Amino acid sequence: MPDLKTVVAEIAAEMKERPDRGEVAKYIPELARVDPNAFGIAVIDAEGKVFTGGDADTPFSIQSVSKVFTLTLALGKVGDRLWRRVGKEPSGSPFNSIVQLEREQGVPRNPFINAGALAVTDVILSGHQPREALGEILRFMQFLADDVSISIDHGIAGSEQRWGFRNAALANYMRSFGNLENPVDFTLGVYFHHCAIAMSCIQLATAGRFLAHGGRNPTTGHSVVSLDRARRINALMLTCGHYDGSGEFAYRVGLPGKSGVGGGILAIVPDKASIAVWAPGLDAAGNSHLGRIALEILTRRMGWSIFGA
Ligand SMILES: NC(=O)CC[C@H](N)C(=O)O
Repeated sequence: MPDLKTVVAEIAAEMKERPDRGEVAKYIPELARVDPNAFGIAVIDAEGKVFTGGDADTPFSIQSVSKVFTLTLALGKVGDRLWRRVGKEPSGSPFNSIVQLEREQGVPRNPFINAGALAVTDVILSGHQPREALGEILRFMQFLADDVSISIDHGIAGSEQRWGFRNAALANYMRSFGNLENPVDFTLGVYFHHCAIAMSCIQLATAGRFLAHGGRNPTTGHSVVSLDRARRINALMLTCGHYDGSGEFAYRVGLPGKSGVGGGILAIVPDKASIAVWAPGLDAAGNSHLGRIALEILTRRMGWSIFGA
């Protein structure tokens, strides 16, 4: 078995040097200012040992990676009733696409495309004030990462709020079908702010550990969800976590993973490890270009693909 510490260090060195860095997201002006040369990786094994490389300690905007955690919270609130509001199928469309919503009566294909995540956020909001719902999401992240210093980057949230015309269109369209229950501005506000949570690779990999270990953080002993639920969230990450790049990610990496336009990816190796990578440049589907390549190298060298070593 190759030495994980060496593999992680080699990947970080290799990724720092590569010229092909992808394109940083431009549609959120604040995100366009992030340095494309950044690269971070954190891997936490079953015993809780942390292996890091590059900028593993630098907070970045987790964006859509937050949707894994809002999904977890919403399932905790309403259980399987959530699936009346959102589907479980890959969309085959970009993350911010609107077309399927008309054909499918305002029910988004899955909880990870923007429309689906808006429905999930609306479930968490359920009649509360946006501030309370957001506080609940942030405290959940702090609890999972065991770090109360995690916060929201209000510059990014504000930038998205000012430029979030697509998301506003999606939310209003769903509201017209009755699949948003709260005032559209409330749901959008909470959504933009949870996407703007800033975390480092170390914090994100820590927060994901319950998904690698049957719903429970093996170090703290805290149970977050049941084994069944952890398995199902992983299944959704595998099939839908990279939008219309999900097939490619499964083909190349072979792990449940969730990407964000901030360049982060959370990937889960069942029973073995929780991994976070961060490289701000994106590919055409809006997923981290070097993040995916780093995970591909890591899983190949460690024999970690869920489809066989
Ligand atoms: N893919 C993403 O990370 C998208 C999240 C971003 N906040 C948006 O709504 O556009």
